[in-house]
Amino acid sequence: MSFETISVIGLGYIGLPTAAAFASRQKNVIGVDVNTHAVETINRGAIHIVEPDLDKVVKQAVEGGFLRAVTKPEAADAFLIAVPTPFKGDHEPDLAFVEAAARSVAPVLKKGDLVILESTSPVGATEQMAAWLAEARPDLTFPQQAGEESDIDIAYCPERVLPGKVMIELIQNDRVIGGMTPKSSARASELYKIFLEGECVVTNSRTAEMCKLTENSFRDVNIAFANELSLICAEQGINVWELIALANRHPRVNILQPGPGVGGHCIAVDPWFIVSQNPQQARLIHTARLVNDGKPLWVMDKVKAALADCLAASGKRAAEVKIACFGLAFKPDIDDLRESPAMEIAHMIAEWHTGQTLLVEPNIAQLPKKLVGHAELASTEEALRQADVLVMLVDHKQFKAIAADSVKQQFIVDTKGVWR
Ligand SMILES: NC(=O)c1ccc[n+]([C@@H]2O[C@H](COP(=O)([O-])OP(=O)(O)OC[C@H]3O[C@@H](n4cnc5c(N)ncnc54)[C@H](O)[C@@H]3O)[C@@H](O)[C@H]2O)c1
Ligand SMILES: CC(=O)N[C@@H]1[C@@H](OP(=O)(O)OP(=O)(O)OC[C@H]2O[C@@H](n3ccc(=O)[nH]c3=O)[C@H](O)[C@@H]2O)O[C@H](CO)[C@@H](O)[C@@H]1O
Repeated sequence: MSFETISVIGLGYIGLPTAAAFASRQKNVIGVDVNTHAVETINRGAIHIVEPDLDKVVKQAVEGGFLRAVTKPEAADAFLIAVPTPFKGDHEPDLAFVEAAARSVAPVLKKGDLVILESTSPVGATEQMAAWLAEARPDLTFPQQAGEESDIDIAYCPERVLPGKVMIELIQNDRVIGGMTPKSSARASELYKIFLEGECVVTNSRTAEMCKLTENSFRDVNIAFANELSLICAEQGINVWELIALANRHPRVNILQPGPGVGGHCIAVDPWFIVSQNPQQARLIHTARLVNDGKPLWVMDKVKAALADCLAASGKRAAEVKIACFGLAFKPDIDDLRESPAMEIAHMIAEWHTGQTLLVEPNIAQLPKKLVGHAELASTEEALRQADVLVMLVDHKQFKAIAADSVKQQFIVDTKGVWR
């Protein structure tokens, strides 16, 4: 059966680009989100999130009549669920949004529909989603009971786009297709081929779930290795940036870069899903999480030590000393401050320091609410002119372009090796 109408549930960083990609291929797309602000914004042809080039595609899709947003699911031939999957309690996966989305779709399902879970999920979540759907629709059959013959096909197809490059990677990346049955995989592949230039690689739903978690855990473990090296090098008086550049000259060594910690919405979250389900086995993955999550406090200790050195050398009181933080975003050259270790460190400094804290973030125009009253935004030039202690937190291109001779300060904590 072909896909005349496609519905995407959850119109955030993943769902909206996906909906827009189908609409750009002239498919009739119904986007569903419980957030009325998102729905109204999209229906005006605008976007409520920041992602390069997404605005143009959404505008064209809405103006062309191919994309409309609603707050409650309507009938469609395929449903893609891209709602949040945060953790709760002691880092356990929280499937409440997936359950709510599945239960909201259940009443409009009809024989022949395809349901795809895209949200990053623990192993078994797709089978759980099928069970919720089956419970809500006893009049239909689902893969778990009916296998290939089921009325509804179900697959897990994770998303692996890089924030900042979503509109390119969404189309070009290979896609893992984890059908609950071979027929589900075949239909999901047919659906993505509407816009996908990459390959559809077929497996089962549990392997596809684990594949997504594996990709982000691999990166987390590798960043933890670099962060651990930075701690060791600080003890040994070795420049970690030089060390990594030298070690990477080996043909089979490729160490990532240390930093202030790991941020964003995926790498600091997804490995916990593996740890939570396999606490006995996932020792390395667990330790990597702890190493990366511990980095902001380690940086804070370095800032305290730099301030102490500055006070000793200058004879000033702490209240007379200005500390400047360079960067707040969770990674370079973006404006996303959510789950950012740089924000966490800037906040700790601003709350603890009795003198002025200056924040330089070229990608934002307003001080984040959390920091109002504790710190102030400054330009790179102002910060370099006024501050006594410099803390480099994000290697934005503007900071990498600062001329070495314009940095006169002696007291520097450089978490990104910009001023190595
Ligand atoms: N952002 C990324 O870079 C990225 C990359 C790969 C995978 N993922 C995964 O994709 C999933 C979605 O992430 P995101 O970044 O798009 O999240 P997001 O918060 O940007 O968007 C999720 C949207 O879902 C909506 N929503 C919540 N419950 C709903 C419901 N019951 N019905 C309809 N809409 C509902 C929210 O209002 C929100 O607009 C997560 O599992 C995430 O881990 C994210
Ligand atoms: C496996 C992978 O690549 N997954 C990507 C990742 O996207 P992301 O934007 O979250 O990933 P990163 O760019 O790695 O940043 C994460 C944090 O790590 C810090 N970092 C990075 C490199 C380094 O050498 N040293 C560091 O310290 C950086 O500053 C930032 O805080 O997850 C998405 C959602 O699942 C995926 O879709 C997307 O493919």
